[in-house]
Amino acid sequence: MAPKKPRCLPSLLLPLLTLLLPQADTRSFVVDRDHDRFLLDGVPFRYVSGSLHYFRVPRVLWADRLFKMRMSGLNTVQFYVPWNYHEPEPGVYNFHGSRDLIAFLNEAAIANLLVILRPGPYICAEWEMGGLPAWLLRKPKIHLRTSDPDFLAAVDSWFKVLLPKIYPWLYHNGGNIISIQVENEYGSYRACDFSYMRHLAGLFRALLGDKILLFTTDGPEGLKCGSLQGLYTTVDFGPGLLSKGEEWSWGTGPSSMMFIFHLCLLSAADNMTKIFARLRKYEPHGPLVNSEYYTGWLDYWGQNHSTRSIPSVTKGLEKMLKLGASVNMYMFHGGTNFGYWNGADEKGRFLPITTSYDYDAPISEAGDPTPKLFALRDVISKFQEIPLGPLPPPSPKMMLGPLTLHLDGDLLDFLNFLCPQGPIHSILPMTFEAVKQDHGFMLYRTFLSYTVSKPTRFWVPNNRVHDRAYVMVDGVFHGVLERNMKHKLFVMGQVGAKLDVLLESMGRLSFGSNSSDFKGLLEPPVLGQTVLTEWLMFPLKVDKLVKWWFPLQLLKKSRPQNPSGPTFYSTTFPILGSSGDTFLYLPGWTKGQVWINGFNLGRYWTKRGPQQTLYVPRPLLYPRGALNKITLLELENAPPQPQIQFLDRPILNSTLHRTYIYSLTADVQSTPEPMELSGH
Ligand SMILES: CCCCNC(=S)N1C[C@H](O)[C@@H](O)[C@@H](O)[C@H]1CO
Repeated sequence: MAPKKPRCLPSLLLPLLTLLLPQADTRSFVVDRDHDRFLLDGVPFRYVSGSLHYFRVPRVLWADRLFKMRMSGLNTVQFYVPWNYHEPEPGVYNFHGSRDLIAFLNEAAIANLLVILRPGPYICAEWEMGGLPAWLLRKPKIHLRTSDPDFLAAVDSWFKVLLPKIYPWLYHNGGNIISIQVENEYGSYRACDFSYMRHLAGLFRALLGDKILLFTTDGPEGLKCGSLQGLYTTVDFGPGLLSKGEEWSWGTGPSSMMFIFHLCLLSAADNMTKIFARLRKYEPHGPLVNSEYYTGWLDYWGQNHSTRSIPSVTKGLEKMLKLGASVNMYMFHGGTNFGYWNGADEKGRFLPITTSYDYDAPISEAGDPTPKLFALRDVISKFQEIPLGPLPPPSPKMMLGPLTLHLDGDLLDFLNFLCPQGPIHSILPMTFEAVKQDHGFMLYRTFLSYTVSKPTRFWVPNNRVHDRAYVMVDGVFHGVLERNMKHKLFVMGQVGAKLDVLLESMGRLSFGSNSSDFKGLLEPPVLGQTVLTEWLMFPLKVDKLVKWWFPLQLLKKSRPQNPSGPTFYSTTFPILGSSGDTFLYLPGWTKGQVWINGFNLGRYWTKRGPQQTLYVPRPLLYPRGALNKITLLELENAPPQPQIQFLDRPILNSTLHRTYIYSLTADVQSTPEPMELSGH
């Protein structure tokens, strides 16, 4: 079944064009090893590609973003397929709405873009668990990304659903997919399990046939374990050609050997030659390919905003195009980690990725062309035709507010709504995975078996809080424990008092994890010297509660003096003037989650930064006076005046002047001195 022709072609043209267009049986995309190039339908071809992740952009905006990419001079779009986005439970699949992969392929075809598809199964991408579904961890001893039979059984079952769906979209079948990546930077993973990679390659061949070009991507230091006979080898690296005055901020800078290796490799003059020479050891013939040329970089909560300068990015691109290389720019449009979808890294400590995936990319998070886009377009125009005509202007932006939110109630007020099936009892606390809670929040409850008459330390051995714990005694907020961070928390209470610990998953490690990233209280907490046992676990369905917002209205309470701890706030508001994209700003709030009209906009962490605003796409808002509903779950402390604003521009690069980040050692014995960082 060939995909339906792009909608935009008038039907009378179809028969004529079909005569002109190469028929499916003559369509081909191959490597010409004799001339170190690709051939598209027998003609020399070089792709200039950009990464855009459909899972980070609302479906209604896909066409806009893809059109801008085409107008930038790209001929190809590259994107991952996150397994966990499409198989929320084993055997349950979702390819609807913003998960409609086929619709996205069709939009790419309409934009006249070829496709490089990267279905994983692991994708990294700063995405929750690197795209692997959390339910895999319900088998706690599973070895992810290896030939572990449990892992391969789940992979096989997923790909037997996914790959037949994309088969008609392969280029030689009449579609626009010219190549498919197997795994992702496998050479950077400790396992180095060749039978796993061979299994994947065999599965892809069995389900996709032998015509489609299959390839691998690795950093220069990962080619040994990442490449495989029969898969075309490609490499990834960023501008990295640091020169004097080159502003390239990685925040406090990564510590992992991999990045230092990258820097060493790229710090001298002609390192691109060295990298490609290294690639030639694995791929002596065929076109040079950089599958991820970084146009910017990712952000972590609590680190400075990352940027990469235009000259460094354009210089590297021009050099590669001069070499005849095919290049994919990662990211060309970053988008947003809505909901709980952000991933995390571990560089000495756990570092969750921010909600914004702006990536300092050529197309901004709000879909606006940036100066970097025009500079890259100029470079591309030196090497190939680019579409005539202007780029669309930045979208209209809207300002609104300040709006005052009213207090709906403590999270504990809604426990029956949030956990209608009631708690699970266990002597020792259970993980999120053990109770089949994949994302978000779980409440752990126990009762004081004796009166604690003086402030007594409450802590979790080995810092096994994954990832943040908000501690209440009889509903009174006592403070936070955080993964890999050392700070002390003291509680008191009468015998029988409720000791509640709300656990928040901040997103599972998407890279560099040498072990599975389970969430929850991974060890029983200790009060003084007493190990606390007998726990009730309440998996919380917060999104369901917010979607059916009436309970929040029914329980609207008068605002206590200074409510603190996990608390719901909300308000409704009309848009009377012209609507537009906007950026939610939460001055004075601490940390929490936001929903607009039931859509989970993502996490905010104003107190920690660097992101201070959340992108609100215009299509999320009801225009012309209809009431919009915004709901906040503030996890720590709201400002005295619970107000929010909508700005007409993002703030992604400022941490408050008083940002406390406790020292990083995990030693919980010593008394920490909070280290005050002067922010921007
Ligand atoms: C700190 C980044 C961890 C390693 N990830 C790297 S190098 N990257 C390569 C990886 O393939 C891609 O998915 C992205 O994750 C990208 C960074 O944006």
